[in-house]
Amino acid sequence: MEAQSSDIEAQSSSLFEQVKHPVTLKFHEVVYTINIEKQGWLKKKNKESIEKQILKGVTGMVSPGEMLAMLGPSGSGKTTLLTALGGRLGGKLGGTISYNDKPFNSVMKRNTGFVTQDDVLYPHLTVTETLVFTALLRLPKSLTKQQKVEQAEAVITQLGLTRCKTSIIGDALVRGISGGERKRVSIGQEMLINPSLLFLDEPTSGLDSTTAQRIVSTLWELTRGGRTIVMTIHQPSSKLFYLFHKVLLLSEGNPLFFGNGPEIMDYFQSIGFSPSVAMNPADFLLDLANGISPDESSQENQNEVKQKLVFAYKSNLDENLKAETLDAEIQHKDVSDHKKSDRWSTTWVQQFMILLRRGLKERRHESFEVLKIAQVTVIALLCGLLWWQSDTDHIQDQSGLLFFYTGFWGFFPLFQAIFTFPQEREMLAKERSSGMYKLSSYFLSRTIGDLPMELVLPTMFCILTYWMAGLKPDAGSFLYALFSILLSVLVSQGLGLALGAIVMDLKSATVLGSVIMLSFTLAGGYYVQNVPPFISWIKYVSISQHTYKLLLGSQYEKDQTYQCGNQTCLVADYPAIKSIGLGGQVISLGALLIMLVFYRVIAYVALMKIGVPKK
Ligand SMILES: Nc1ncnc2c1ncn2[C@@H]1O[C@H](COP(=O)(O)OP(=O)(O)OP(=O)(O)O)[C@@H](O)[C@H]1O
Repeated sequence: MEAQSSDIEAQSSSLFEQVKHPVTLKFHEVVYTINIEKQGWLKKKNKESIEKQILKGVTGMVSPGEMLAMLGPSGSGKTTLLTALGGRLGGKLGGTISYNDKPFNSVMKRNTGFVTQDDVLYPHLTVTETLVFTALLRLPKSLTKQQKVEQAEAVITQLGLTRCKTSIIGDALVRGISGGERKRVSIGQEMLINPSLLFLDEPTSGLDSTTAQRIVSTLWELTRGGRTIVMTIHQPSSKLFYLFHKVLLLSEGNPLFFGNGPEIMDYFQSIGFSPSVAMNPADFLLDLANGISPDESSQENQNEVKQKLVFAYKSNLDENLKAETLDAEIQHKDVSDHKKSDRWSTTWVQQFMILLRRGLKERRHESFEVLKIAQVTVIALLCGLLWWQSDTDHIQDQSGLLFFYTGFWGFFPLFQAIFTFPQEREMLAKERSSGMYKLSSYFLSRTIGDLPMELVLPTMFCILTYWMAGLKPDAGSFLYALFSILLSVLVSQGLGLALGAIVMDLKSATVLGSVIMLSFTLAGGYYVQNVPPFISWIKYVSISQHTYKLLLGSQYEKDQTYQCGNQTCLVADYPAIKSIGLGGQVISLGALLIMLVFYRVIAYVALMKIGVPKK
């Protein structure tokens, strides 16, 4: 048994250290342009836009075993270039980028790690949970679950996270691990797949120099396994600077230098720029990229210095680099020619189950949120007392209670669901862009995971109020009413999911949601019965109206009467019921079922664009 486990360990660590398919990355004359719309006080009919070139012809090459640092002032285009090289930039991207002389494809995508500047992690999972779930989702089917877990453990050890492996990640509200540890977890998530190519956006930003040194040294170690590493970095210390095999210096999208790290100072010296005092090479280079000449007596202004440096690059380095990367000029036809099944590391069912478990763990603190249960219980008890043992003779009260059901169980699930996707947007974008799972498995796991709790609360509410308020006491009527409320919950939830997914901004989605739900409620047939024809169509799409109809159907028969003063009146003639009618239950049921599916399809379609580079 012990021998077997040490075998697995050996396999895992060798997988960790050596890459199977080393990658040579070449980029040739990369140009990136964006359109910026002119902002004015008055909106013009034909919006004017100006083109802005973010990258102005950047060329270079990184071989397996090399680490490239991209330096430059803020806004010089480092992140844009990194995103382009990582195959995640859509839009007007010119030039060519090749990976072993092939364009980016789905297999390459799975072989590439990309660590974004902001750490996108679930705050309530522990370090181990985070890495184990990532391992289960990203490692190939050929490994057993045990091997995947061990791979995660190996990464934890390798990145020095053992001490905090049981701590939660945390965020601004919940105290968790430190910034440096969080960054290492993000790197670890990418390391798990043993990528041949690793991109990192500012992996040291906001960290003290010792932690930064530790992270870059770890990355340097990784290159020894034949990895190709590309990172943007702001201001590395001199000690860090000399760890980089290759350096690219950018200024306003123009390359000022690309070549071997140790040669950079000699190059600038050869074109007449050398530091007047001993200084950190990175500081010197950033000054240059900002157009600040080391020669204080120089009369040139910043733009002239920059132009001089761009010209020097073009005459000294550009031609050679272009010749070296010329074979990057490959056909840009899509070579995602690999079998479809190769695209995913795990099967749909595995993805669904892992995502479901992860979601439940991440939201375990929410699921049994005492506050939510208390809120619903208090409102239910209040309703029960206010409508205490009301009978059919108090038809106004009873129909009021039924309409309150539709309002409360329309708004409550809608606002819960609106939060779902905007909160997960960054995570979804990160994980989908690394090809971790299918959207359908994520979507289902995310919407099914919360279902039990979302159905338990209205059920509890219905049980309490129904019997306290003395509604029709037979089991059939109760179950019909409960079914109507649960259906309304699911439909409103679908609407909330769709609004959140379309708008992706909590404030706007909440405003839009309340306007829509309010119009549905107003058109629900209780408050107003004589609706003008031009607006009466709302009732057909009103969740409240259809639910109200089903609830009325659960309580009253068509020929049922009640005592109105000294007379006997037909329930069906009571104004707040007459406009809705007691017939046509099946149509309302059908309408709600259609909405149940429709809103979810809308939400799904809206999510499809996330994590996919814009064309
Ligand atoms: N989609 C966009 N819309 C408008 N401007 C953009 C867009 N993408 C990039 N830019 C602009 O392009 C320039 C380069 O941005 P980029 O994020 O690549 O710079 P950077 O060198 O990584 O900066 P930093 O070090 O501050 O992160 C910036 O001026 C930025 O405002």
